[in-house]
Amino acid sequence: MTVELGWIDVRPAPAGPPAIGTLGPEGTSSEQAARLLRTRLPDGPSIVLRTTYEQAVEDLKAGTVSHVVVANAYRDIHHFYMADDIALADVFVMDTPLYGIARRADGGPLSDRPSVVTHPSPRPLVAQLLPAAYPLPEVATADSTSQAAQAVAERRYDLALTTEPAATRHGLRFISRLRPIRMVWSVFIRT
Ligand SMILES: O=C(O)C(=O)Cc1ccccc1
Repeated sequence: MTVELGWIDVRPAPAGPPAIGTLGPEGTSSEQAARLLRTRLPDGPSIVLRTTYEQAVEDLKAGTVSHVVVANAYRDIHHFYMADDIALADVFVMDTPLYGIARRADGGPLSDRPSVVTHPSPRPLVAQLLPAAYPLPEVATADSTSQAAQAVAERRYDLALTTEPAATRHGLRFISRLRPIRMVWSVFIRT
């Protein structure tokens, strides 16, 4: 369930048909944020899911999307705030889908020292959510929470920190408790 907690418009939407870019593939928190932004824009804009936020911002600069949604917990968001050819248009607060640590539903017994993969931003949740029975692992990184789920489905890692939609999509089962991340989301437009 998407929980929308507040919205600040700091710039009017640009003229022309809107399209929203963000981090994909399907199942990311960013996709849910883009879906929420879509409800605020006219004409039922399309959502373009890219491998990185940087690629989505390149699309914005090239004019193939009109808006890009970025999680404020993204470490490299400062580049987008500092760029002089794009600008902040809106800020909203939305809880992400539920996050947890998931394994392949059809896998055999889990190793005593399972490998874990995550997007870098929610990485602190690995130590918070990993059941105490497992030692703190070395953590590999993926381009998104959905990519992390896919990497586990493809047997490249044992466990993914991922969202409920991504786990469902990739046939994973949670072994931890689940929690949302209360997040500020930034919406950028071209200037
Ligand atoms: O949108 C996602 O699902 C991501 O992988 C990026 C992310 C996740 C959690 C916090 C910040 C960014």
